[in-house]
Amino acid sequence: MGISHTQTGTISTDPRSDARSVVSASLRIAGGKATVKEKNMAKGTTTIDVGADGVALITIINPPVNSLSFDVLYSLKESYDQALRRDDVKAIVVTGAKGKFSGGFDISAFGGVQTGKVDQPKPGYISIDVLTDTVEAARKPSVAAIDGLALGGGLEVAMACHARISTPTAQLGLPELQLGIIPGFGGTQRLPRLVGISKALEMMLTSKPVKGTEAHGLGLVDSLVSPNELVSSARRWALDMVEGKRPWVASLYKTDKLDSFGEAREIFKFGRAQVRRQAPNLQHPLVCIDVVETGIISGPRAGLWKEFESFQELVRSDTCKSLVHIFFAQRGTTKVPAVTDLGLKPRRVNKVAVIGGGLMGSGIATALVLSNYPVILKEINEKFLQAGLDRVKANLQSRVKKGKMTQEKFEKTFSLLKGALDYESFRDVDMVIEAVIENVSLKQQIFADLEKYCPPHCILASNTSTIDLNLVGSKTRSHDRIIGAHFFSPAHIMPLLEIVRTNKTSPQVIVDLLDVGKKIRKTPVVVGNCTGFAVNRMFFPYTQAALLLVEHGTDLYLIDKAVTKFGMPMGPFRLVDLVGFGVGVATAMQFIENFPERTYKSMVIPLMQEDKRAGETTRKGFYLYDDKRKARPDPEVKKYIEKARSISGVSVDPKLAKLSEKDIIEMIFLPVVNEACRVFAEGIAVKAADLDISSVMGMGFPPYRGGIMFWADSLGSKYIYTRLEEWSKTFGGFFKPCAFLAERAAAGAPLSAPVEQAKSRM
Ligand SMILES: C[C@H](O)CC(=O)SCCNC(=O)CCNC(=O)[C@H](O)C(C)(C)COP(=O)(O)OP(=O)(O)OC[C@H]1O[C@@H](n2cnc3c(N)ncnc32)[C@H](O)[C@@H]1OP(=O)(O)O
Repeated sequence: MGISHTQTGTISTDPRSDARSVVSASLRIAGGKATVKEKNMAKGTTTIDVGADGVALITIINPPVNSLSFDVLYSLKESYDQALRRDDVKAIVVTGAKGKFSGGFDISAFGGVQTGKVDQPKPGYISIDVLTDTVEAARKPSVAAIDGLALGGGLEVAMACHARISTPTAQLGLPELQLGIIPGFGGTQRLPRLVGISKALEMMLTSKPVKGTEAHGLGLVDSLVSPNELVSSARRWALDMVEGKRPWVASLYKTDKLDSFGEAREIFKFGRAQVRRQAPNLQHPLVCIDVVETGIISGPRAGLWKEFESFQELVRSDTCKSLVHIFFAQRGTTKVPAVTDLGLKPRRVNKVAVIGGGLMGSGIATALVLSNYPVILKEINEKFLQAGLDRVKANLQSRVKKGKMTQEKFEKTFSLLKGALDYESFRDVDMVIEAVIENVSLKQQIFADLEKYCPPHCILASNTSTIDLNLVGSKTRSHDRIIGAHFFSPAHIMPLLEIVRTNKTSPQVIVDLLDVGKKIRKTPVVVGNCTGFAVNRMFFPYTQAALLLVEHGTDLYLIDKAVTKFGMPMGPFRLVDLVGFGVGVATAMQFIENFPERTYKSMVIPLMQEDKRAGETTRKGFYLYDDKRKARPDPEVKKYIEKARSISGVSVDPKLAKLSEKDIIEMIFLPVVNEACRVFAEGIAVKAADLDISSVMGMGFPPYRGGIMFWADSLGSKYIYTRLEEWSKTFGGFFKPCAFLAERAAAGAPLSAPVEQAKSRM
């Protein structure tokens, strides 16, 4: 540890030795008050304010979520050193500015840690020197005053304090595992000692926070108070500790919540089995269990060291890099150049109309009422309308059954929905989402009617998954307010919303829909107008490649197995069964029409359809289904494949009949990468990261591989190009690498680098 003098002459212990050139948070003491002053663009800080009661209030300040950057952490240590040194300080309260305790360690610093570009403190400095040996071991008590959120490192700071006071609605959790790491500031040791091993493992392995009220019941929080009483209650609590009226607890050494060794062993065994079953490709959940176990067996200090070493290793893993990429990519989807940077404010959407009460329309209506939007559901007759209303009711009731909604809330939510058979009630709606069948002339008629009945500001959205929006709006003069709102089925559950803009859609309308998307808790991705938009364009080669392989001799069940092992929720054949052959064929027709040069025409599905196989709904598709929807392979399918082969004149290729899992994955996913490159090059997606999110949330691509483009870059453009080129020579145009891929490969450039002069369609 280096010792240096700050510019004001205060002695500070600096763990970074010479690393102070980046920032210096120096302490200025003025009349009993001390503030930490930022210099040289410090990334956040803490302030310390000593009151007449002898309580030092340390406030974490780093908007928007008070994340713990290294600057904040060093400043926290300096504030603590000051509070512990000063005679007028008896106790300490730690809190976060503007109603947020802390969102945890600064995730944007991970990149610097991974590349070694950031000077890191000496090993164990934050978790042992600062939180354990300074905060927890202090001779003055600390109380954490928690509002808003205490996540990851934020909760770890709070757990190092001797008590925690929280608001009932604050969110407390250790969500590090969702980033491919484990808690690194003592969380793996303190949480089990505060809430018990089982609950602590559950909280870490699921990454789900608990609310203040639950945290109180668990013993993670000592008292609940309203936000305006928070700091005063925490001060009083801290002084009570000084006077011996309240227990002064060091969480690290608590044992009353710990199970016996025998019981603990069982919990770890159960946890490991669950992780292996649910996340077979991930190592870090198992590492988390190992670290907790070390603390239980060898004591918490040994646990802290093991935590530190494991954290350092995991933070550099591909899984962590991929998940951190997904974290920022997800937040980046709402930053659309020349749209969200124009200073436009979203207009208030008070009332929405949904046209069509089928599966999609009712799902969309459900998502809207769940976020308190009054909705009109329009159908063409009483029977269909009732069926649509019933579907929404069933969606909501299923939440009641699962304990996610009270009966009272159900009634209130359902009352937001009104049925309609004509457009009279559309005169005061702010947004319409059309969700009828994929029929161009029907949609054209609907949009012409909407123009007549809806107010001129009303957003006119279509949920079409493939049809060109210019065509949909061709009988109107409202092109600037026509937009695509492509939901994924089931619409009230799936997280992605593809927002499709034409070259005439106004930025204001896009901003409005982005806002609605956020309010209904979707991740919106703004894409350009084309057949299939981003997600379906990427999905198409996925099933096509699978059919090509099967016709050339690869075992279909082996394909599904390899793809599931890779991390997709299901293989391409199980997916086609789920979606239904009817929908699959209709979508395929759109692609054959628009991209004939790269469509692989297989007869397997049409032949199966002739035999009344249509997928899961008929209990027969590529699999056979029992009453519980459990799928089992069907040897009969072979005969359709053989027939399809003879029709198309394809013969079994001995190499493809014996493909390794690695080759299966590449032959299925490299064509998807190829299509993603086209979508990117055409400007349909503005950023490669948007395709990563689209693939993760729309296709189920494993987030721990970072999304389709991020994963592709881990293989390299040259490698992908060479493989596709080689296959295209044998199997034709379906595999032919696109010009963008060829260019990137020739330049040795990553696929996700921005397209400078992309011919934007937007
Ligand atoms: C050593 C330690 O154990 C390691 C750690 O602590 S790792 C970090 C653990 N913490 C987390 O995983 C929490 C991550 N953050 C979240 O889950 C959510 O952002 C949240 C619940 C805090 C807030 O959600 P919400 O209100 O919807 O806002 P959201 O859009 O997500 O975030 C707001 C901004 O804060 C940023 N942000 C959130 N948490 C951050 C963090 N921990 N570090 C850096 N930036 C963060 C987001 O990137 C976003 O930035 P932008 O406005 O430039 O896009």
